[in-house]
Amino acid sequence: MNPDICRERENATFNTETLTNMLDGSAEKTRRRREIESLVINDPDFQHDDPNFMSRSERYDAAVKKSSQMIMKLRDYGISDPEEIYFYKRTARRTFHEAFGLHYTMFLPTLYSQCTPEQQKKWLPLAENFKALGTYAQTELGHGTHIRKLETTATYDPSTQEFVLNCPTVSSIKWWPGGLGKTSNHAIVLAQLYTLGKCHGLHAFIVPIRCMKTHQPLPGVTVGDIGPKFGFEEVDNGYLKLENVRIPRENMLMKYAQVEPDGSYLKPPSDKLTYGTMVFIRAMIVGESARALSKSCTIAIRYSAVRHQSELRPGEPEPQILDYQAQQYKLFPLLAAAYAFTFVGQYMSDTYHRITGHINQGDFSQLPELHALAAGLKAFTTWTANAGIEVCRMACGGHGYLCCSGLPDIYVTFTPTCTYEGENTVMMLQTARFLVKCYRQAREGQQLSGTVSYLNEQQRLQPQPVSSRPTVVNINDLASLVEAYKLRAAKLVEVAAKSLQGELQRSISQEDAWNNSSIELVRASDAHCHYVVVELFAAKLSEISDTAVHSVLNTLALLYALHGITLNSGDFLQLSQITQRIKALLVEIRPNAVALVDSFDYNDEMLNSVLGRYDGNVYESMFEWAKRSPLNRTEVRSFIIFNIIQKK
Ligand SMILES: CCCCC/C=C/C(=O)SCCNC(=O)CCNC(=O)[C@H](O)C(C)(C)COP(=O)(O)OP(=O)(O)OC[C@H]1O[C@@H](n2cnc3c(N)ncnc32)[C@H](O)[C@@H]1OP(=O)(O)O
Ligand SMILES: Cc1cc2nc3c(=O)[nH]c(=O)nc-3n(C[C@H](O)[C@H](O)[C@H](O)COP(=O)(O)OP(=O)(O)OC[C@H]3O[C@@H](n4cnc5c(N)ncnc54)[C@H](O)[C@@H]3O)c2cc1C
Repeated sequence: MNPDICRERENATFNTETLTNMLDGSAEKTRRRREIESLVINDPDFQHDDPNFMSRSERYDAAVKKSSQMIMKLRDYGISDPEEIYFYKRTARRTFHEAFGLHYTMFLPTLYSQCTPEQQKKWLPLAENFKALGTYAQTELGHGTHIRKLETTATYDPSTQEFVLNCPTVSSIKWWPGGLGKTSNHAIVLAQLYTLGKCHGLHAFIVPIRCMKTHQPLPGVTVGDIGPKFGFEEVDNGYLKLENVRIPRENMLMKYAQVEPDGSYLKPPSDKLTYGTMVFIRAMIVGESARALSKSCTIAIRYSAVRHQSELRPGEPEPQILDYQAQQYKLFPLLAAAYAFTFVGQYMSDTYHRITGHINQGDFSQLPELHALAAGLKAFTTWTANAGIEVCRMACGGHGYLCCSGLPDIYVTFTPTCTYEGENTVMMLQTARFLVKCYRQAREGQQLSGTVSYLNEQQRLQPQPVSSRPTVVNINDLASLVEAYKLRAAKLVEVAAKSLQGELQRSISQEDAWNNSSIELVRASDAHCHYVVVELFAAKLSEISDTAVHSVLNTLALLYALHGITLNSGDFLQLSQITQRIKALLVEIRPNAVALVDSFDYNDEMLNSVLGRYDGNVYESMFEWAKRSPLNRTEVRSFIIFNIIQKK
């Protein structure tokens, strides 16, 4: 064990196990999670070659093998609780992506949420037993965001009681779905529904695309892999062209909207229910932001504790790079954000399940807030985590650029979360749409509840606009900082609403007014989400009874809130003491930095980083890893070089 990292752990002011238990939910939950992780880590079937030294095809084959083994073993162990399955699978995956990822994350959830009971009876046994392997095919070459313009059609033929599916143009070819290229034999296809000559908009259909016996593409189906990407090498994101593919009427997902045998159409209670799977994944991505950032911080902070470089004072030994204030300023606000997003991820998951419970009972009243919250927090947390991972990589200097640091893989895997499941700017604009609506309702005297209840205050404080209210912040008091964030959000929502109003008064159209105000609208959403994150971090503190853990998390929460103010200082009244206070917080966090990342409890197998190893023995492992590079298998690799040298 590296002596520097041992000393860091001895000097921590709190018990890492207590904090880990809190993050897991309880000591028993930590025990069980670790037990499940060790099932994978000690299983010889899950020891594999380093994917960095494999070709794309080898990686795909290995991912398929791994996914199939996971299915068998989960059955053998009798693990059926969704949270426990998630622990098992994320440990087994490590640096591999799951070949059947979309089957679990989108195909099955869509069947659970959008099938009628009869449809569930037919499809769930097939899907849960992996006879029907599925994906979610929505995006087309021509459209990802503006799904109302998707061109794939499903036309009902009453004479045979079938839908006929077609991708009539090049731009309508389905493009991107994970697992579509080679793995899936079914796809949930989002298509424009036509019946009795009328288009009823987008609906979801279960489309068999490959033979369940031979795995050959079915007649009318052209399907394949879209080629190498920035990351996700082992995933076969695919294309799909459908030409007169016929499916039975019962293959339309009919929990909400229905087509009768004679072709008559029954409307759903809300036309946004077809988009339910996207809301679910957006809500879950918030927790993934926390995981990607906490992993990156674990690597960068552990490595910064064992890396020595430069001189602080002439003649003295080189310090740990974690002692440089600049290094702390890069990493500790990200560490604070990783904790904040962990709590926000838990909240988002709970909120999703609570509100969908109401939706299942026929109460759709909270759907707009759920959509706005999931869209905004997905965008806010992924943007921060995405930028943060890259900061962590650069904070490791040259070694951060090596694949064995683990950071390049975390980055390329995480960065598409800013794009998929709703491009981030577009998602922020969706949240803004909700906020402006709420602002107008509050001005009309309606009482708002939930995360937007702060907009009620503008009514109470009329005629003084929120923008002219002074911001007096006690920088040592989290409650006061929450108020400052609340006021900033209220102010920026007001600015956006007034910009829209101003544009409309110039008598341009609603749509142009919206486009001309989109900078203000995105800023309003960003401020709203930032407020929600600070508020939830503060709320979490009130649940913590252990004083040492409370104290260290309070320091992180203050740093998160104050650092956010310095990044957006124009929106807050300038407070000259904030930078000084931030510097003091960095000093306070410094003795606990390693213990705080230890509390995330990533074991070495899952972290898969030579720089972030628990024992801190980074240089020995880097050398061992380099020796395994395929280029090192022979002493002379290229005979071209050999010939050049010989000629000399
Ligand atoms: C590990 C996981 C791997 C994941 C792999 C990736 C998978 C994928 O990427 S799957 C494809 C994901 N695609 C998207 O996310 C597409 C993004 N686009 C959209 O979601 C929508 O088209 C839109 C939200 C950008 C706009 O929809 P549109 O129909 O044009 O709606 P309007 O802007 O006119 O709004 C109408 C109305 O509906 C509300 N609304 C929109 N979406 C939802 C929703 N999901 N749930 C509930 N409500 C929604 C919107 O707020 C408007 O409300 P009102 O203001 O009351 O009219
Ligand atoms: C790794 C990966 C996996 C994926 N997996 C799947 C999958 O399994 N299934 C599936 O169906 N799809 C999948 N997708 C597709 C993904 O959902 C889309 O790429 C995503 O929704 C964005 O759409 P787009 O590519 O059309 O971007 P575009 O909408 O073309 O975005 C391009 C730019 O235009 C801007 N823009 C667009 N509209 C507006 C607007 N209204 N206002 C302001 N700015 C705007 C955006 O902000 C962005 O800057 C995947 C994508 C990736 C990268």
